[in-house]
Amino acid sequence: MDHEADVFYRELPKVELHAHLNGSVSFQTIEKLLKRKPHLNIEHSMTAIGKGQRRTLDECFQVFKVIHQLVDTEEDILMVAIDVIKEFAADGVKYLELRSTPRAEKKTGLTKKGYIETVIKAIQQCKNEGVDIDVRFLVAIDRRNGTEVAMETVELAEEFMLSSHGVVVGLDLSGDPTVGHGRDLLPALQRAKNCGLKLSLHLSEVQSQLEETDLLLNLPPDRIGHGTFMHPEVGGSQSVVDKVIKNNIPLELCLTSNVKGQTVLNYSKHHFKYWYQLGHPSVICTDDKGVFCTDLSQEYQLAASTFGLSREAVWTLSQQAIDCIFAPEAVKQQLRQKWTELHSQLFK
Ligand SMILES: CC(C)=CCNc1ncnc2c1ncn2[C@@H]1O[C@H](COP(=O)(O)O)[C@@H](O)[C@H]1O
Ligand SMILES: [Zn+2]
Repeated sequence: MDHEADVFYRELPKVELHAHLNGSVSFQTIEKLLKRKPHLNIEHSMTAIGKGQRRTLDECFQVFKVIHQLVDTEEDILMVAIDVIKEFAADGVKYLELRSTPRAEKKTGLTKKGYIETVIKAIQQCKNEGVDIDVRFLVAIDRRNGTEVAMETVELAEEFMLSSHGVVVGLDLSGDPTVGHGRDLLPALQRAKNCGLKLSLHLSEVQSQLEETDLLLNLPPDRIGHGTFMHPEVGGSQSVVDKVIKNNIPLELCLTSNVKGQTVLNYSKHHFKYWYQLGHPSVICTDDKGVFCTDLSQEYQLAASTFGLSREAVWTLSQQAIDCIFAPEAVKQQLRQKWTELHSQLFK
């Protein structure tokens, strides 16, 4: 990790809503994977972007290809998911929505169904061990794979939503934003929404996607990932902003990811400022804590130091994230209770 966050931020109870499983794999877990697969000749520098380093978006997506080579069996997925969940818990995350793209690997016999089952198994195992975190799963569509795979993924997600006792709560649309067009995925997303899956869509992560964003906002999605280029100051439009506000669609904002991926010039230029000033629901998230060498405490601390947020304001920010989770109202109530209990400990 680049830094360690101050105690206040680590002890602050937090909600993480935007975390890609294979982007969240820590240095320690990568070490274990490298030992399992020495023949791949992968070096650690190929799986993470350190302090002060920046990469083009394209280079960042190459990193995921390397990690996918390292994580290609059910055994790997189980270990990775358990490690990631425990790391979030150790960082003070009390509620986590993990997202991941089900992958089949001919070489190892991994199937998409087996992939999802294994993530659910990891979540269950952590729960049985009493790890202090509530974890849910969003099945991800990689936009690169087109219409048919998207539909197939929705069908799988639907099946697991019905059989996983509330673990699978929604669907994510992600992948290289410069590849493919949302219009081809609209029928799959519409179907997901109709069957009760919650939708979190990466929108306007890069410039010039206003048409796609405008189209997909009509669904409307339940949350937006990044939304970096939606507002007029950065080439977006007021009508898109108005749609987001009118539908009260929360934003998942990932500061370090955007700076290291170079879609945002520096921390102080991050669109957190725009949306936070509007009072629009904005949730601080990590995106890929392993790849970007960060954690959620650090992201909260960065937001606070960059935008001058008081501790009370940081508290409110983390508390308001509860309103944006995909789990049912009863879970929100439990979390609000937990936050109330922890407030006096943190502000003594
Ligand atoms: C390149 C960059 C700045 C990354 C951050 N922004 C991202 N934008 C879109 N999709 C993403 C991003 N980070 C991770 N993903 C998705 O998450 C996958 C890795 O996690 P998983 O295999 O689904 O478990 C990637 O292959 C990609 O499909
Ligand atoms: Zn993302």
